[in-house]
Amino acid sequence: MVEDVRQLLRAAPLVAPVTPRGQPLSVRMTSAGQVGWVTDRRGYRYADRHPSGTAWPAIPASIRAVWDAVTVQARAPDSCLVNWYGPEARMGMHQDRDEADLTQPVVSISLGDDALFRIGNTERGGKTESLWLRSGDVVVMGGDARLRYHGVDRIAPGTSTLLQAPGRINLTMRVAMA
Ligand SMILES: O=C(O)CCC(=O)C(=O)O
Ligand SMILES: [Fe+2]
Repeated sequence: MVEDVRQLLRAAPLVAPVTPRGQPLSVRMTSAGQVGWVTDRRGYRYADRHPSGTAWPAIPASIRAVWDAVTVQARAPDSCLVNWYGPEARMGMHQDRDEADLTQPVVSISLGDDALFRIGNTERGGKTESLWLRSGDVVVMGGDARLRYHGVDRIAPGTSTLLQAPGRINLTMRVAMA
């Protein structure tokens, strides 16, 4: 799988995203699939092209196989977000709710350094639980858990030797389009 991610990154290099107000995010992102998640001055959206103008690469079979293994009667994922977290990166609490069909699950795969993942409920600001996601861990947010708030508080650099540099890659498959 790591070799497939490397190849994906050559076809669709990581981009440093900014919020619509121009604030830089600490993760870097790219995607595979029919559509990719883009965040820039024009907003947050699924786009059918990488910011460079090329089509997104296909979702590698090794990644898609994880979706098939952990979902039941789901549609095919049409998007795989690749988030790269350097040692200082984090992701604030949010819901994944920009997809057209919220009955479809979200499946994410952690690679590289451990991440302190936090998950709450479907309302912002409620009670949360924290757990360390380790390389190879798979999170499924489906059914009642599909809209739970979640985020990444921190990375523990040097906890994995899978990747060539300190940091973490998270692959998130979704059904984005109707
Ligand atoms: O990195 C993670 O484990 C979570 C990523 C995430 O929540 C997202 O990209 O929407
Ligand atoms: Fe998310």
